[in-house]
Amino acid sequence: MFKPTEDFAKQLDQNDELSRYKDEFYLNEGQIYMDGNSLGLLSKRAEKSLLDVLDAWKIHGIDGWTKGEHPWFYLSEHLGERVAQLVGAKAKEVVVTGSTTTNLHQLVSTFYQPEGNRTKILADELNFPSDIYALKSQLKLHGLDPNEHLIRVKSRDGRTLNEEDLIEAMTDEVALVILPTVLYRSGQLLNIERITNAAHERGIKIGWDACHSIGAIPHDFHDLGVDFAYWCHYKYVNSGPGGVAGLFVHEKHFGTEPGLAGWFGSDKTKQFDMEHDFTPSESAGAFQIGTPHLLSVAPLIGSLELFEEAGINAIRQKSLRATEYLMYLVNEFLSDFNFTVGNPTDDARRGGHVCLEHAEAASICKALKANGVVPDFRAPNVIRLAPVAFYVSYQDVYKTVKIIKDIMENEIYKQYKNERDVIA
Ligand SMILES: Cc1ncc(COP(=O)(O)O)c(C=O)c1O
Ligand SMILES: Nc1c(O)cccc1C(=O)C[C@H](N)C(=O)O
Repeated sequence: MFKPTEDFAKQLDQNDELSRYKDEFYLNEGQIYMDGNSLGLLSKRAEKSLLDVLDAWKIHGIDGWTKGEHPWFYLSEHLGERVAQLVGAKAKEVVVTGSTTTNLHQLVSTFYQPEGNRTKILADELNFPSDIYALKSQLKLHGLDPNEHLIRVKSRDGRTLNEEDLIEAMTDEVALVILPTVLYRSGQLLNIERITNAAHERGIKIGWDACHSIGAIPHDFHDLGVDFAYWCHYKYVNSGPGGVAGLFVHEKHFGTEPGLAGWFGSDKTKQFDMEHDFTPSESAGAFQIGTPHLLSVAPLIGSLELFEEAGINAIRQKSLRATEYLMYLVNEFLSDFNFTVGNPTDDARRGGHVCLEHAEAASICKALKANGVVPDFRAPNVIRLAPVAFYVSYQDVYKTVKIIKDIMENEIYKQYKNERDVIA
């Protein structure tokens, strides 16, 4: 169904309804940006909303909390209502707050309630390190030894998780399951419905790290009865470096007292009564802690417009097609060069990026950057390539694979050390 020609790539672009969004983003002339799974690009709308919030500060000073186009006092909740559409939640189940890791701390502080034999937290050995650090420290705060109480389900192939293994590990000693929706290295998308149901059938609460799926893949957290979820907005949602994160708490848990209380979790009508008895909001808003980082929230106001216009389902369809096309071209052009596609190839199990494995991955990534393509490297052998629906065209995908071919054929990668730089 695909053809290995640049003309065919052009044809795909002509038929791509989302191609018009590329102009909305700041891209360096001649550069192909395949790293939106780590840090999404700045859009003109996000830039405008950031400048609007700065203006509100300039014009209103303290009154910016309640005046202006986006009164700051309500902004985290208002944006939560908008983000809710990306994760399949009710308006009050989402709030924009914190960072991925601090939200995980908040949610585990709240929903991890070891009792009797049920003291263990179930995670996996492939999750992002920050989540594991957070879980270990939460166990320690409960006086429990992480070596005993944190179960990290092993991967059979070093890339992916087997759902049977995850379910089998859900014993009656497990109090809480924490898993990523999409694995950050291999891009495997877990079966959220199956795993959530399995946890609930065994009386276990479950929380999902949606960093690598939000903005790329639609979710239905409310209907699936997911207990909680948390994510960042700086990857596929393009809210900027350090952009404020988000969390989902199912309405069935409204009224549960936050493990880490702070005054921005108050019922908004009570917050400025300044009482020492905390009255938490009857919404996900209860899980906020302190004053929102407004300038790091602001880009999200504009960025979300693009998702509202394009629709998350259309974004997922394009992303699936672009990753499929990328895998097709890898097969067509790179079969002589010892690459392995490390992500699941099935549409239902594939996230937003392609995971190309190669023994020389770090040097290939450096050569790619020097030749106009921004990938990212994850040790020891992964090149991640994310053809983000909004700003990567099919021609970009085609050119990327041709550039890799050139790097391999002419051994350009040998000019670079096969070790990571500071970040990738
Ligand atoms: C899956 C996952 N969880 C957690 C984090 C850490 O997030 P933060 O630094 O925003 O707390 C990241 C990325 O940095 C991630 O990819
Ligand atoms: N959060 C990051 C940062 O502060 C600096 C550099 C990269 C990141 C990332 O998000 C990395 C990303 N979570 C990953 O999947 O590798």
